[in-house]
Amino acid sequence: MEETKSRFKRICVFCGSSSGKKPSYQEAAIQLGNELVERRIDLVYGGGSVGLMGLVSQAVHHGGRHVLGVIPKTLMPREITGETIGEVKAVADMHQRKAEMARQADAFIALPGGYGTLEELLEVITWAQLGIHRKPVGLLNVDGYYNSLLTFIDKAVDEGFISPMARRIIVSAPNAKELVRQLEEYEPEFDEITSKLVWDEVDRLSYVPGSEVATAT
Ligand SMILES: C/C(=C\CNc1ncnc2c1ncn2[C@@H]1O[C@H](COP(=O)(O)O)[C@@H](O)[C@H]1O)CO
Repeated sequence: MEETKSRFKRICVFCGSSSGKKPSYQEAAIQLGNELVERRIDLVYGGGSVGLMGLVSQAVHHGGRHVLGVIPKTLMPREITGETIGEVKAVADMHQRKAEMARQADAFIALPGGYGTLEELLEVITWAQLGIHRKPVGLLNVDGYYNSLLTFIDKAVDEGFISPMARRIIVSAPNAKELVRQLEEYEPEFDEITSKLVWDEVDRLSYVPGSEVATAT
């Protein structure tokens, strides 16, 4: 396999803990894993081997790249997550998992998934909007799976709830190659204010004006 250089060292992938009904979802997870390998990008994900999570992590691991699974202690029993490959980092809860995955990654990609995937995706989009990070966010719109979400978001723009600039945080493409190509070219429009607004280790949104630290709990 020919290797391509990337600006990203590690990408966080959000995806279904189920495999979905169409083979194209499973194929897309494997293709995304292979694309990361081709570009020498490591993976951080929610750990475990269930559903699309298992397929993408196995493709990256078998391709020789590093896989970091971040698992809340409560999900660690094998009957819940399956066997995790690569490095496993145990965290206290779901909130710490998202914060840790976000910290470890240079970009985010969502494959098809359910509530968990949507929640993770919308959170990193919101964090980008707030200027907590400037990392690209990609939506792998396999077989138009996310068309209705994108239509809804466009409606929210039309109705004045999402700004056109915030709409442009989301980069979407129908296949992994095209999506990663677009993410490589993405330039954030939002100012980085991470020095003032950070998602800290203890999972609280903290505002840091100057040397003073005020933490909202
Ligand atoms: C159904 C249950 C556990 C399934 N096992 C999971 N193991 C690890 N991570 C999980 C699991 N289920 C959800 N997640 C997280 O949410 C995302 C996928 O959720 P979706 O609803 O399937 O889209 C995934 O990225 C993980 O972070 C509990 O009985």
